[in-house]
Amino acid sequence: MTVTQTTPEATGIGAIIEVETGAMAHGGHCVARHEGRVVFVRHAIPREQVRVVLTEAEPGARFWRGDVVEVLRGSEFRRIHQWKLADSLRAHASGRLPVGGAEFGHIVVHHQRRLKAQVFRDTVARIAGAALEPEVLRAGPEDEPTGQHWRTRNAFAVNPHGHIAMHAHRSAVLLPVRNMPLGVPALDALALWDWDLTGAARVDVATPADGSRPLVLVTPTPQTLADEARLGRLRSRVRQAANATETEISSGFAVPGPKRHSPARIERITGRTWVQESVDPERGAARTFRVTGDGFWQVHRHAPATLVDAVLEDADARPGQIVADLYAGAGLFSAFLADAVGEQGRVYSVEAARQASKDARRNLLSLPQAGVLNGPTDKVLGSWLKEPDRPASGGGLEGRALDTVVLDPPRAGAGRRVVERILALAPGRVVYVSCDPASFARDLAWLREGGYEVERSRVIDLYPDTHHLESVTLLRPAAEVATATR
Ligand SMILES: C[S@@+](CC[C@H](N)C(=O)[O-])C[C@H]1O[C@@H](n2cnc3c(N)ncnc32)[C@H](O)[C@@H]1O
Repeated sequence: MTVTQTTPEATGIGAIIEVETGAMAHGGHCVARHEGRVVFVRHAIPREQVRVVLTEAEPGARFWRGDVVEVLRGSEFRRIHQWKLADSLRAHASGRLPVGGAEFGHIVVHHQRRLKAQVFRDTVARIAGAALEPEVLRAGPEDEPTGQHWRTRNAFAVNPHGHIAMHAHRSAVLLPVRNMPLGVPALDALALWDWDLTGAARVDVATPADGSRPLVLVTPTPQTLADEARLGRLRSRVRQAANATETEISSGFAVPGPKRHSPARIERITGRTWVQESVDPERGAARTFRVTGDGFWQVHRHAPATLVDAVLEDADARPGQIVADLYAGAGLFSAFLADAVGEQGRVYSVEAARQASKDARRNLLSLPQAGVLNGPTDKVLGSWLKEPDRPASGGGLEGRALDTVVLDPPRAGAGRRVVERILALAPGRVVYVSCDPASFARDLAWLREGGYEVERSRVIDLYPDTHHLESVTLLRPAAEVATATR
């Protein structure tokens, strides 16, 4: 991208404008105004005077986007970005765009949390019309004050030279990566930057928080997949690199399915096709989990235990109760909820991804009160409403009412149909775990219209140095919340 000279009337991509930044908005940018138009400014902090290079600037567009390239009056909460590749100031100074994924790295961590709580409050007020005052929690007891070294899951592209790389933000440009400061130290130990991955398109790495054997999953390019000889050479190079590392590591190919969204087939190269994860929450006994391939697992090394504690506290599950764990992945919450309800109770672990449900079955094997239902949430809830007396052996509720619904949907949220079905099932508690305040707020509005009210809400900083946030919110029928808080 070329950066043009500053002029007062400068417009267009690459032009530089000067603005004063307003509030932090959902998405990680500050809202600013330039000649009456809204500009979303990344790498800023509210109430700064900055120069911004425009990165999206269609003349007729309602808003433009830009990155800070110079700070004229900085916030007291600004610090030097600790990852050169993601630092907007150094990136633009050397004529390139910053990589995405650490867009809050220039803000001291305690202020990042304050901004995330403000974004959560503002988003929920704007979309759901609810005034929430969330408690703000750190990801874990020994959080890094730098906001680094927490990611147990990392994904990289591979450039045409066979080196791991990352995309510049909102761009097809690939920048080679020599370190990943947000990754746990075990990621550095793999020295993936030195692997020759010619013929690969992407690498997904799982480095379990308990230090057990990592898994490096390589996705070959379509051209490599179509050529047995090329694929064989890539396989040999991966095997060689995996065997050359000091610690034992697993490796494999992720072979994309025939359709766009069909799951990848995992082909083992060294070790095994899964990782072990250990979770030791304060409110439950330690457990281990198996997660196959690039299956979903909470990314922050402390996230599983911290979320389990929050969910157990809000669900308050008692022996004999019936609990639905929706969007359950490999059964993380289901296992601890099943411990809480005991053998007289029942936990339904509902998950759409087939491999995740297979892992959940294995992870919940010692808990006969936990049943895994593989299928989309709306269908499972629909079948419960249609046939309330179906026996538990057939995935039914046996005519019993649900005491609690825990839901942890992907970024898109649960959606209207799922919310309506939860309302129709009328659980005593709804524990909503969310990684997106906007979709959460939309679903929350429907839950409130349906007669539920928020009893407690928490924002947990599971993604330091990024704008992302997690929230855990307990809802109960409005009349009960009013009584409890009176
Ligand atoms: C944010 S993850 C949560 C997983 C789990 N609660 C955990 O903490 O490990 C969301 C999960 O929802 C699953 N999922 C996505 N759409 C779904 C749907 N329509 N019905 C059921 N599960 C779905 C994904 O496969 C993923 O495992």
